[in-house]
Amino acid sequence: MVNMDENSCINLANVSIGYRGTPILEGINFSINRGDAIVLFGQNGSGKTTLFKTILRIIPPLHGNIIYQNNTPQRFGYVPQSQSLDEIYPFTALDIVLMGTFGQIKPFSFTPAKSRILAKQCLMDVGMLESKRKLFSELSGGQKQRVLIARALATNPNILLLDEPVAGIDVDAVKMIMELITMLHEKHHLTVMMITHESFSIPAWVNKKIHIKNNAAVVENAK
Ligand SMILES: Nc1ncnc2c1ncn2[C@@H]1O[C@H](COP(=O)(O)OP(=O)(O)OP(=O)(O)O)[C@@H](O)[C@H]1O
Repeated sequence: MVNMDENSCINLANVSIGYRGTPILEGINFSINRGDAIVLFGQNGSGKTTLFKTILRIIPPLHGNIIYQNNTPQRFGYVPQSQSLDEIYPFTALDIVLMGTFGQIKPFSFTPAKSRILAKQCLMDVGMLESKRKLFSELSGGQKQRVLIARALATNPNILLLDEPVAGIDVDAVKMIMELITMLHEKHHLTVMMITHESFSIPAWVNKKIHIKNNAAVVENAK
């Protein structure tokens, strides 16, 4: 049974996840509470992204319940793995961040000026405003991550899910991205859940660690 206190946002109770009826992880039980900072560990292919997609309601759970508390409606910001973005299209950094505003625009309508203002504000928040006209494909790994974080911020989230935000980038860029996530968690009060393989870069403010092994998710309270 999961703990459902007044700070709970999302509760997973005996959840199985996977594709086309075949489970990848089973018996998942944990809560995401308001203000949590959660890190998710696990080997390649163990099901971390699948768990994110299930929490984001992109795919349904195969079994069990995910309860989304209504007291604070969840607005998700999702930062996918940067290589998951197709780079054959000539999108600029600003174009990418504007995608984050599309949920607030009616289909087939022009991008309103306020969306452009919001997108530029989000680029400024991540220190990338000066690069707004640069092609996404020509940015460094760390810059791409910052643009993808800006896109997630443009959805006005209260929960940020980041899929390997520091994978494949140099040490200085890792430090910068972690400082940015720290700022979003501590100053902007975003609940944060992130996947990482880099245990050395885990910030001190993380309060929950979830280890995925042997087709199960084991929760460790870090504080
Ligand atoms: N759309 C899909 N349909 C069927 N199987 C999938 C699909 N997406 C992923 N899988 C499979 O589900 C398993 C878990 O994949 P997932 O991407 O969740 O792992 P991961 O832990 O995030 O891996 P990585 O660390 O490499 O990103 C893998 O065996 C993968 O091949």
